[in-house]
Amino acid sequence: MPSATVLSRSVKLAPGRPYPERAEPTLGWHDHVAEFLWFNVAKPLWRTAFRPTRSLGRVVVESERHEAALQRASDEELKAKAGALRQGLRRDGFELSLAGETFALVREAASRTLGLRHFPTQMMAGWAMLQGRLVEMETGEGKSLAATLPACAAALAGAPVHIVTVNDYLAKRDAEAMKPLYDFLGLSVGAAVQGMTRSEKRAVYKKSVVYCTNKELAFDYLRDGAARSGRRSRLHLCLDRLGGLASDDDAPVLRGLHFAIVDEADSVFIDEARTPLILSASAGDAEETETFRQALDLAAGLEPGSDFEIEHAERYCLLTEAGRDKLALATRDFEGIWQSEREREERVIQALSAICLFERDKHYVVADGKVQIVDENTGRILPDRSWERGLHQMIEVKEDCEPTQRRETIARLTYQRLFRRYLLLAGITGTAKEVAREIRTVYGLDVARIPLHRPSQRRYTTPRLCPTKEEKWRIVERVVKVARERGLPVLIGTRSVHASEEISSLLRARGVDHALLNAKQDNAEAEIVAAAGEPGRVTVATNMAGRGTDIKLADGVREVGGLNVILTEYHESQRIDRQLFGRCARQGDPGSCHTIVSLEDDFFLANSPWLAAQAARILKMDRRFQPLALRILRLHAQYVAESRNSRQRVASMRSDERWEQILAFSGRRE
Ligand SMILES: Nc1ncnc2c1ncn2[C@@H]1O[C@H](COP(=O)(O)OP(=O)(O)OP(=O)(O)O)[C@@H](O)[C@H]1O
Repeated sequence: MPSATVLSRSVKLAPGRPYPERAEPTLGWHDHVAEFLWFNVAKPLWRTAFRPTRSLGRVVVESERHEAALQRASDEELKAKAGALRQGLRRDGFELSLAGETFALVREAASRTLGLRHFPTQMMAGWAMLQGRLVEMETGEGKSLAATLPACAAALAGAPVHIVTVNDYLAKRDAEAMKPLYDFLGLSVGAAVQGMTRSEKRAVYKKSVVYCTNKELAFDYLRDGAARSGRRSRLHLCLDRLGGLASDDDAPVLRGLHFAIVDEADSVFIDEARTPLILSASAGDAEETETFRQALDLAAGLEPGSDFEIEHAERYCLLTEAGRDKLALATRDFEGIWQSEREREERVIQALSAICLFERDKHYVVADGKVQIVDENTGRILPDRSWERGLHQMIEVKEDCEPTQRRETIARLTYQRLFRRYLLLAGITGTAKEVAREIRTVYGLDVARIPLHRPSQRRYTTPRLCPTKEEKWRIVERVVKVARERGLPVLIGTRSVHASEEISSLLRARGVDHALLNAKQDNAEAEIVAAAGEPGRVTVATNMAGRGTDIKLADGVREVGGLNVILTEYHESQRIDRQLFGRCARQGDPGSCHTIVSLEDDFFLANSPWLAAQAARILKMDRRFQPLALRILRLHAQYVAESRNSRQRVASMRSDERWEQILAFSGRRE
């Protein structure tokens, strides 16, 4: 339980509650009016009058007052100081002078244990997070280290801290890397990752600071909710908390939702927010599997255009009148669901989607006889995730895999609703400006932009738009060749497993030695990333080498120009493109970014087919229009994709609310 004073500065605590979390805000029209006034009137005025960056700098001034004394102190004296600060923080909360002193202590401890001294910019970021804000800090400026400042301050104050990141690799990496610092300050740290049992998880969540992924955290919270619905009494929960029922598998694993620091916050708050998290139980049977097979056969007999239409961007298929008649005729002698018009059409539409909209090595991979979904934003496999309402089983049957049982929803939750329940919420990312407004509206977080620690030396070459994919890969090869001749490492970013394999086989055919990192081969991730900064090294990767990946430059590489990053296809949002470029030119190092895309890229074809066709005509006439055509095409396609994603987020949240009403009605909530 955190000290009430600490968190109550910004949030309402319900003292004595065994599983603290915030009641959900319900937004009314007056909130939207306030929102509008804040963004359009108050915030610009406030920015001009008070220069917020300067006010964040006050914590640096505060901490510098303690610097010299702390540097002279022995390790024992510093540990004793941590003990004294615990008392102060519990009593007075995160007050500027106390926070300054705590940050100075953490900085000194980090420099002794990790050999890293927090930069002033990292202190400013830490202070903003402690005030419950979303920090925008350029890629490579050291967000992992910056997050230790608010984490240590809150943990010293007695609040359990969750540092949330986007994948298990980052959670484990950061927990291990920062462990010496937390140990020094008398704080415990752990990583809650996939594959742990509930009792292992419970042991980890007892630590002062826990690194975890958003997905693990959300499912742990959902399971806690399902377990809590059976044991709602306060006495039960108090016993759980005291460890009385700790061996019971139903006892909650979390200690409540106190303070979360969400790393790569735009990815978690925005990109991941489209997909609700669903806790489910088996529901299908063998007979049902047979209907999937029949549906695929029936779908294969339908003609695109005349019998059905495909909407690639919105990802749905629609039967035409002719298609519906054809289907009714074909299933005349069938039994069971085939006699119901609604069920028959629903099943065949699903089969059409499985055939036409979901591609192997793009949307999913088949490994160990299983269909595994690939996250388009991170390039990683999403283990344990499945598509809803039998679509997953349909794809399994299409791929000749043993179909898993269809599952039925027991509880569901969106990230929007999970994170709004934290008593104190903060975030950090390199790319927030595009989504600042939505994050403010949904999560109530203001964005604080932190200046660069050192001036950037990132160089952008003129983007290239090629008429065909073939030409695109030819140019990519040429850029790789030139970079290798100069002894520069190259990172080639692709959007799908399939594309990464395409360029990899081309490079192999030309005898270019390279490493390949994608969802199919993620075992060697750490080694591939560790070697990616060596002279002349070529790494082909999906977005797995995007967010969070820290490529360290080998000796001598900095002097010749740093890492070269090649973007070979635009992503649905500019933020993800920026994240890829953020792998080079970190911490003031040099580095170059190349954009080489083609009019045949799936991204343009799905989101802006008409404009792509016009651009192709114009380029045939005059190649000088290339930069303008590319700019318009990119803006339009990303706008279309972002608008669609935004609609999906709203729909997901609405249906989450509807679900909660249904579950609440039947006595079950997450
Ligand atoms: N205060 C510091 N002094 C020296 N090196 C630092 C400091 N802070 C961070 N670094 C180094 O900077 C590099 C980048 O750090 P990190 O990966 O945390 O950046 P990031 O901002 O999270 O990047 P991304 O946005 O790509 O996730 C790491 O190699 C880290 O060790």
